[in-house]
Amino acid sequence: MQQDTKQIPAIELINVSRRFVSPTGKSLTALRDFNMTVARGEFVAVVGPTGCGKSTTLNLVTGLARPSAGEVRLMGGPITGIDPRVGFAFQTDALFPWKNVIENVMAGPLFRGKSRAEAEQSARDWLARVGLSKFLHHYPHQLSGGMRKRVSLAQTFINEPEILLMDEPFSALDVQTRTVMHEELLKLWAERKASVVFVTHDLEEAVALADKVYVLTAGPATVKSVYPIDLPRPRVVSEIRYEQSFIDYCKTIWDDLREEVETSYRRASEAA
Ligand SMILES: Nc1ncnc2c1ncn2[C@@H]1O[C@H](COP(=O)(O)OP(=O)(O)OP(=O)(O)O)[C@@H](O)[C@H]1O
Repeated sequence: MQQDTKQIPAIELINVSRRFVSPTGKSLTALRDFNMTVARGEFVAVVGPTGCGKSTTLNLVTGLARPSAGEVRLMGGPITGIDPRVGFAFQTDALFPWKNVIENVMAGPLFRGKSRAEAEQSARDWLARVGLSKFLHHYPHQLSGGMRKRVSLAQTFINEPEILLMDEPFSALDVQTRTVMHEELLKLWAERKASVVFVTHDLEEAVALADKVYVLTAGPATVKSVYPIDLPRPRVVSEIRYEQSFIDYCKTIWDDLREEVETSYRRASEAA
């Protein structure tokens, strides 16, 4: 019997290990026996001590890196290279400094073969959704950090990714702007329902945004615990943090994460 395609997970990492060889020939295991399943439309956040292997996990899903052992599957199939169904958002945005806002957002659809008129219309729509209709002809250096992030989100979402990989996308922003961006992201995600993997150092950010929080061990990273976050949606990020259930989730997960953070610090100080 054929499986309903909606039941097939968007992302699966099955017993994945990833080893690196340093220039001196020393082997380093970044991920070990790593298992993660992200359902269609699910928002997963990944937290763990610094340097444990969070970005390495995302790199495996991008297809830029291959597992040393185990298997990574996208929509039920193997990864064969950069996949057009996958979108990215990283800490540093990828805006072209010589293009204005609308040209930056049009670049993706044009690259994918859309006509100029179609790309421009779609870019206008997406920039309206992120509140930048009045800034179409500004250049990146003329925008605030938050506005650049909004352009970045429009640039990512215009390609209608089915899978969205985000590596600390808002960590460089001030606290207020971050909260606004959290709201923007959840709004866009609710409309498109992409499957998201969101890597962050900020546990509160993880709990506020995600359906599930994965806690990783101090390197080599493996999954220590998975916490389903049963907070109702739509979530108002600026208010949710005052709710008792939110505080309880943060406290429980932090108790778990803290052990790994302490292990990581201890190892770093022993190595120093
Ligand atoms: N290309 C590479 N070659 C060698 N070692 C690497 C490479 N990429 C990552 N590593 C090592 O793998 C480990 C995990 O790195 P990774 O960047 O995935 O951690 P992270 O959890 O994302 O870190 P951070 O929290 O600081 O962002 C680190 O020890 C890092 O030095």
